[in-house]
Amino acid sequence: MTVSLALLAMSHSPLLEHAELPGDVSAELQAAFDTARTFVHDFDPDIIVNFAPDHYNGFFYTLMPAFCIGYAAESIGDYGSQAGRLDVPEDLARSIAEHVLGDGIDLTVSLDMQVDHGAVQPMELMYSDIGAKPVVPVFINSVAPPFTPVQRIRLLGESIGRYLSTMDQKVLVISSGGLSHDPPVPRLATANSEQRKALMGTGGPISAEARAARQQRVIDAARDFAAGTADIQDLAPQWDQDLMRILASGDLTPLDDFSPDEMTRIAGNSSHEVRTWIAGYAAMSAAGDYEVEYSYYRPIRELIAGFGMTTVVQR
Ligand SMILES: O=C(O)CCC(=O)/C=C/C=C(\O)C(=O)O
Ligand SMILES: [Fe+2]
Repeated sequence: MTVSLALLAMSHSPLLEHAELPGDVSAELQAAFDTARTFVHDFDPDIIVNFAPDHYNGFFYTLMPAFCIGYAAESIGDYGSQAGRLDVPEDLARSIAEHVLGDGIDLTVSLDMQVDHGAVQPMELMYSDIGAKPVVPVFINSVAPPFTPVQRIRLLGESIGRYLSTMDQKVLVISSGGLSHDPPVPRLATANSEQRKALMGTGGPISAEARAARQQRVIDAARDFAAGTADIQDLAPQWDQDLMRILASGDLTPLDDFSPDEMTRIAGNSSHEVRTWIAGYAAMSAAGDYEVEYSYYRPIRELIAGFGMTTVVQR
């Protein structure tokens, strides 16, 4: 059987539609999106497997799994992202879950996963519609410590990749997140009592006003970060590019030594979103040799992001 797997790994940013980028940077970024779009449409997948984090919109500290597969999912529509149900093939999601658990990886499942911009932004950029293709959503905790060791993410990705290799369909893996960045997402370690409730998901449904205020805080932080006055951690372009080199090398085992504390220290509290890239590349590695066909990187302060994008094919 011919394995037909491809990967699009890309940063996301809630600020894409809310920040003004210098003209040349904006043009370069749009060209990168165009390249990715051409790649995705030329590949024309039957199914998408989407590795993504969540930003306390679907997963909370009442019960925070390291990773979770959705048998059904709904986008909540934050930051102007498209709201609504994803077209999740339940039988396939269940079958992947059973395979991964059989491999000894303690994947959790959700029969009604709530996802945010972090999950749907690549789909929207590629297809202008989150329902355009059947998608199996895989949440990877990337903002809520404590984090499972990076090695577990590699093993999760490899297990899913082994399953996908047995399918007689074209599968596009999407990894959404990263790279170095430290946007103002509330943290348990520094939360006041109200924020603590929000992180636990016990504060009741969030009002439109509270949602707008929460988003405005991030938009203001990005403006200040670009102006050099924000009190958030700087981007780490060297770390980002070293990571992208390891991912492209085909040998992901050096990543097993990455410690979450070191990642936070060097690359910021949201740098753990690179777990989605690690899972995606690991899935590719399980299906055989791969090569990075296209690679883009630029630290973009207006987006509070070491912004990266790669397209990856089987060799
Ligand atoms: O204010 C909150 O609770 C959430 C803030 C938020 O959603 C920030 C998201 C940032 C990213 O997704 C990112 O830069 O990767
Ligand atoms: Fe994010």
